Amino acid sequence: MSRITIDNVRKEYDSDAGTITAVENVSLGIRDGEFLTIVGPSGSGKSTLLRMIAGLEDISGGEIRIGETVVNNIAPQNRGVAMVFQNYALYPHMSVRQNMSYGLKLTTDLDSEEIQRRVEETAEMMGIGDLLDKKPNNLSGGQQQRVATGRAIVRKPEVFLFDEPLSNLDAKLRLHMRTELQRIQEELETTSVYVTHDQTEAMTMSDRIVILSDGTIQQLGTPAEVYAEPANKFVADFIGSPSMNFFETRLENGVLYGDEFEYELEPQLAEAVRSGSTTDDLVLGIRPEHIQVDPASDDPISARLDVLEHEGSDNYLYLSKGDAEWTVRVDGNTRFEEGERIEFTFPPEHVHVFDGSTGENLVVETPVPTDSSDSSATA
Ligand SMILES: Nc1ncnc2c1ncn2[C@@H]1O[C@H](COP(=O)(O)OP(=O)(O)OP(=O)(O)O)[C@@H](O)[C@H]1O
Repeated sequence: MSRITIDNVRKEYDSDAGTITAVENVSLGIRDGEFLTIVGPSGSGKSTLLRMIAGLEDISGGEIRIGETVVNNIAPQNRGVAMVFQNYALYPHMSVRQNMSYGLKLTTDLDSEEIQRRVEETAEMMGIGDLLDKKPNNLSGGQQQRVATGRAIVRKPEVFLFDEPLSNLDAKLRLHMRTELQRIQEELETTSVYVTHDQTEAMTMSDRIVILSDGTIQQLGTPAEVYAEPANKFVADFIGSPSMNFFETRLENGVLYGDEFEYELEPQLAEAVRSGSTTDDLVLGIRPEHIQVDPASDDPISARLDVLEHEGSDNYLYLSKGDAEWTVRVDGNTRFEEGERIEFTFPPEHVHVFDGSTGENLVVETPVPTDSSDSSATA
């Protein structure tokens, strides 16, 4: 069942440069208890979408429902949601205890004893029990983050909304807090919508991911789905690090011709590509970890190893042949010398072929959601 239904929702802002459409007819069903991440580059409309769910932005068109209730005109504090902001938005003149209890005093009729009990219980859960009488200015970034999350949890909302909550923390703390937030989500099973521009965060924390670009949904799926079956070149490029390798190609008699290489497609892949609108303007895509370095293969591509990087247990090979360049990730135990020639192939199960003009992935069948009913939007 959908906890949140976003039905054909649009947001326009008026600016000096005219009207900006920040979110364009987005439809999406967010399931009860799931951790859904909205990811996309800067300006793609992530925060705007989240803020419309929170009630912090008016909706220009469409409908948002939380449970059965249309919330378009319901004030933020009456929506059953709690939001954690990037800058934490703690009240500086209040202690941690007061910050955490303020919302409860305002929106519930709990007596002060019950409020204190809940604040202390949540503070224990967040590991900030000994900070309750401190002011936010006297806390580290990580501690402030915990207070901000604790303040959201203590209200026992139906929905948590997170707007880049970890982006002000250093890398190590960010990693730690990721695990913490996941633990809390699993414990509380509260529906969570999480905005980030960090695809690693999205891939590691989420049940499902929505990828936004220019205010429209590019794909909705599990982390495994968007990684293995990107609906289009934008998603393929955005998800995965380092990025997928892309080459302009054309298809002739089942062979993809690039500027510096040829690649024979498996018959069923060639068939799928032929059923698209073009065979001339194609882009072959292959992830760095899927390129197979294999001098023994029948018909390898051969390129020069320009740069070799060791990173932890991986080696990154930067190869070139004429204008074509490949990034390859292989096991760190493999031995190579810069300047040597490397022979490699593309395993057919990992090859993607995109329409050069629309970007559509011609070799996977991943439906982009078009409406908000649970069956199609959450396929
Ligand atoms: N209050 C506003 N007035 C006018 N335009 C706005 C306003 N807020 C956002 N926009 C515009 O709407 C678009 C989407 O912005 P939004 O902040 O939702 O993107 P985002 O994906 O969250 O970006 P970021 O990752 O940089 O926060 C952008 O073009 C932005 O400039």
